[in-house]
Amino acid sequence: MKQIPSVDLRDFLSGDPERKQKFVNEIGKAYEEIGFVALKGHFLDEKLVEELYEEVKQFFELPVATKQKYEIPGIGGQRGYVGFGKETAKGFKKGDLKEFWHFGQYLEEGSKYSEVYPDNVEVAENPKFNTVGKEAFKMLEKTGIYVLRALSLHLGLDEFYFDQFVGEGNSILRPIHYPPITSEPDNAVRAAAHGDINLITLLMGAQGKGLQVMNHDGEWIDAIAQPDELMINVGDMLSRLTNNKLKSTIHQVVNPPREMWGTSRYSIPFFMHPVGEMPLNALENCVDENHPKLYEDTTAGDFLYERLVELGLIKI
Ligand SMILES: O=C(O)CCC(=O)C(=O)O
Ligand SMILES: [Fe+2]
Repeated sequence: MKQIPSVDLRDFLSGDPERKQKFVNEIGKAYEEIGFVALKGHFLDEKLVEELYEEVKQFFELPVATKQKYEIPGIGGQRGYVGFGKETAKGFKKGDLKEFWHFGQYLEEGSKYSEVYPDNVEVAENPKFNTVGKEAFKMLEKTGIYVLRALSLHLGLDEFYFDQFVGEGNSILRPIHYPPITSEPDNAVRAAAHGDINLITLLMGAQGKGLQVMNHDGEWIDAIAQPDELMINVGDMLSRLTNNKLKSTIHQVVNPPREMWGTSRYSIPFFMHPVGEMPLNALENCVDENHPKLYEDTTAGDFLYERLVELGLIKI
């Protein structure tokens, strides 16, 4: 496969059983083969995306000292600001050439997870950043819930299987800034090759070139979504749950050619996580003689902790 398949969520939502099944088949096939799709017809409208990019740019243009006020110790970078070079992809020594922000789950009052998740951090200098971030979080989460419903059907589960785990899930929206490159990067890249930790990742289009996905033949292919599309990929949690039936595909963000070093890159992935108690034990119908169990049983919470240590975001 040399290209990422494109699917349309409106097929799933159409109320027409044939169109719905077509969507389930298309996304199921894409996730068994390459682990990525470009999705149209989602809930994030163009104006909101534009506003979010604008706010995100303004935030990263704030003085470093201001941004550092929002770097919260002791929470593994799960909310607020994480400074340049602090995250290192699993298995790499050099930190990625990026800084980022995390918006986390918006809980209803009285939710038991308010004791568990760190509070969201508000940027005082830029109130609209907070509200637009929240709105985008909600729309991406809504889109992700439908994608997971389609995957449930593909996996032979109840359509609403994932709803119980993701409704108050530990999801994060991560605006990333890759600053201009000022000197020879010395082996470091904007984002070194990695699989995402979570269930699925929804990545806004319009981020330009740079993202590459490894196909079955070990070739890097460019992943470019149209402005109205979201790139949605399988993360390691979903791959574990399905005993690698659905593929969490390795991807990276390469440095631009030298003549483009002077430009920043921005991108805004939404990492959809379940609640920490969700078991990631392989589903029964994904294990048989020809597909022996590949991973140890674990929970989403334990798996996340392990990975945040590997990324250097939790120091032990
Ligand atoms: O910047 C991008 O396009 C993708 C970033 C990414 O893969 C990640 O943050 O996990
Ligand atoms: Fe990623």
